[in-house]
Amino acid sequence: MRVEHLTRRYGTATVVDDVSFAVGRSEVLGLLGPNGAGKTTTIEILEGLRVPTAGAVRVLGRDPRRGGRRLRNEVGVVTQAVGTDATLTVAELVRLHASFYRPRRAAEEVIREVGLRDSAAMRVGRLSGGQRRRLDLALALVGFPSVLFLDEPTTGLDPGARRRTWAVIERLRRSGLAIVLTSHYLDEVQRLADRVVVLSRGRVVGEGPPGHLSGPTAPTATISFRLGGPVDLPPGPWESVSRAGGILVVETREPVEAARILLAWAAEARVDLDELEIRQPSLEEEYLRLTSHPRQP
Ligand SMILES: Nc1ncnc2c1ncn2[C@@H]1O[C@H](COP(=O)(O)OP(=O)(O)OP(=O)(O)O)[C@@H](O)[C@H]1O
Repeated sequence: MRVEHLTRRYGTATVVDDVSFAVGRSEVLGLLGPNGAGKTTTIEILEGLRVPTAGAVRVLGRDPRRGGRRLRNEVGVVTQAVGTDATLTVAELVRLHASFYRPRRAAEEVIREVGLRDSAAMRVGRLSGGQRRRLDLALALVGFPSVLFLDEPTTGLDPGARRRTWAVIERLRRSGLAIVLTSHYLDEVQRLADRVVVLSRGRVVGEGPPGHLSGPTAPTATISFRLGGPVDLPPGPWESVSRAGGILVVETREPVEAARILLAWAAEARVDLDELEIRQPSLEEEYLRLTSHPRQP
């Protein structure tokens, strides 16, 4: 999938503004951003449901609006709250969807894959919210997709079911799918995504692997250790130095250099670095940093 200088305007509002990224085979791209950032618009353009104002998108080398039946067969979509006939059973609905595809996967195999085997005979209207999300995933998988769009795939799932869905997504990635994942659960994105694109007000404000997102300001790592008594730190690339209880907390944008200086200083000054911890920012911290300082248009 390729998105090049994509722009979408509604009247005078630019809701997607010069966005570019690519997603390859066996790759999960996390598309993040606050409400209204332009994620759904971008994805719906990739799905061929909306038209770009400027720029271009390609899915499996084709324009999604002109790819026709062949392209639709290769694209799986898990959106929120798809309306269906609630009186059908899980197995009937998956078989019905499978009938639209050629080649297609066996309904039973897909139902097993998403962990719904015990509910195959249950009517769709009686499923719990979490079972419904897993059914949505099954419906996206019946047609052997090469590309998969996952919009909030684990909303409403209990922790065990979330992990089972993560395992399914990891298997799909290993089998060669290109996957775009949107989720407000940043632990999920940190766990699953190879790369992340953060949108804010329609623009890309950060991108890269989770833990190493580029952006207008470099991420801040934290080094902390327990203090025996008062200390004088040597000069170093510290952004800030603070105390919380008996713990000294140093923030730095150069964790390797900072750690080297601290260790040399501690050895010379005979300071025990008890409970020493060096922590890279979590995806959540990176996300908040990037989206609370959006680049002005
Ligand atoms: N058909 C439309 N006409 C006018 N404005 C629209 C239309 N569709 C979307 N927008 C606006 O475009 C902006 C981006 O919306 P979009 O749904 O892409 O955001 P999002 O990142 O998916 O948000 P969320 O996390 O809430 O789903 C919003 O301000 C929205 O109001």
